[in-house]
Amino acid sequence: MQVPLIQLQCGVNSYDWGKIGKSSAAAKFAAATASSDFSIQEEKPYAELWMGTHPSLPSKDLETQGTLLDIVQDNQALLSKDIADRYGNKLPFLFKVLSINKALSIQAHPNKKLAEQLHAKDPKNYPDDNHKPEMTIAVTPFDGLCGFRPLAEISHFLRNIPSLRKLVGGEEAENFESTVKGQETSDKEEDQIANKKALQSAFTKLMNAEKNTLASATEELLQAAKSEGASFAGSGGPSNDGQELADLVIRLNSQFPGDIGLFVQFFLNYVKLDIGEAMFLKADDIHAYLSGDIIECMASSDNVVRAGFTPKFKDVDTLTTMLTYSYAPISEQKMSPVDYPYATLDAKAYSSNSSVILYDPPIPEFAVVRTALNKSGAKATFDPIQGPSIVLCTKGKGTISVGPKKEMIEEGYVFFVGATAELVLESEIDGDDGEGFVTFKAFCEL
Ligand SMILES: NNC(=O)[C@@H](O)[C@H](O)[C@H](O)COP(=O)(O)O
Ligand SMILES: [Zn+2]
Repeated sequence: MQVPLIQLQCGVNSYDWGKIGKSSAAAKFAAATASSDFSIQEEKPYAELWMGTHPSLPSKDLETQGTLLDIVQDNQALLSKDIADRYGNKLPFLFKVLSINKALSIQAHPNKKLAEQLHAKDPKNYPDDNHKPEMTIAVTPFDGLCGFRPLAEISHFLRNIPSLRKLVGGEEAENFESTVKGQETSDKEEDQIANKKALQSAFTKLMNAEKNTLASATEELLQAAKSEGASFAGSGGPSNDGQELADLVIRLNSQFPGDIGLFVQFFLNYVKLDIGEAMFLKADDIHAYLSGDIIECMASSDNVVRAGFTPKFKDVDTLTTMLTYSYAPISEQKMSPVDYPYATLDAKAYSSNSSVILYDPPIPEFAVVRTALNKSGAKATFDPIQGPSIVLCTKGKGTISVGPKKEMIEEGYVFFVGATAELVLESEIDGDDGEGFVTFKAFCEL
């Protein structure tokens, strides 16, 4: 049987929001093993490197040019029987690198039930019948809008940003404020139901703002952002950094002039992730990523319901009705990675402060391990798992071995590792600025 270690050639797409030319990590990684007819065009945006079996951009065996999908369908043992039985003969996850130059759409991904309905009704815009919970790990500093803010923050902005209040409507804003007042953080079910109903009503009103009203409200908002600086949006407010919010309004307006998204940010948490920090988004959680290079892993689906910050198909009614309207502080969006207990570091790895970190979201389809080996010869040996993995190198170089097969791996290289393989990663370089040879491994095991 073939040694379950296959080097992949992965495709990159060019959504508008991608970083341009060689500044895109997704483009650079794709170019590392692309065929000769691919070259990075200086003026072109490159958004997402896809690694996996999803048919919209299938990864290939670099050597044979066969698709990974065909390979695992012909050899179920590479997935493990349990996983093939549960998810069909394909990878349960889709692994990506995103290089974000400007805002992604204001979006949410439908849960399984809604995904099946949308796919049946409109397969062109909803290509999958699967949910798409996703996790994001920052490779460079990242910022984004994720999940509804704590309700007191939304009330604060409705009181202190006249243009926002105008779009939501005085009566609607009144209803929201009076409903949530005093029970913003109540854990009583009836309070939370009332809060979510009021939030959905106010947010839906905002998302359906009339065109002319939006145009004049945008003028007023920009005026305030430019003139009020640090006291913008009501000083002493939740973000207590009016200047940061004002800058964000100006930045987003330069990308999507007059877009409703400019006002959505006062309903959503503004999240910043440092390198190595991560967050998890359940199905139906609203978000809009704004900038940075990230590793993204998700259940295998390409279903996106969009409502702003995009030239693509928007489906506002579906978005405003599908959301969970759960609200929480940013801290609850972030994940707390832990040391991965099923890998052994050798002495060189230990002495060079190497690490193997696990990002494990509360869903069965995937988890991701980040390995940093910071000295030449440092080694990490992974216990065999009953499931498939995809390994990407984002920095430096080393070797990747499964049993007798040993391959070179360097920045941009991607490998598929089959079930039950004993994987060994070894660095070929010292870590100059702290980290030497960095890889991310997405995997699924039941
Ligand atoms: N949050 N990130 C994602 O869901 C990515 O995996 C999606 O592929 C992008 O959101 C798609 O972006 P567009 O809305 O199509 O411009
Ligand atoms: Zn998303």
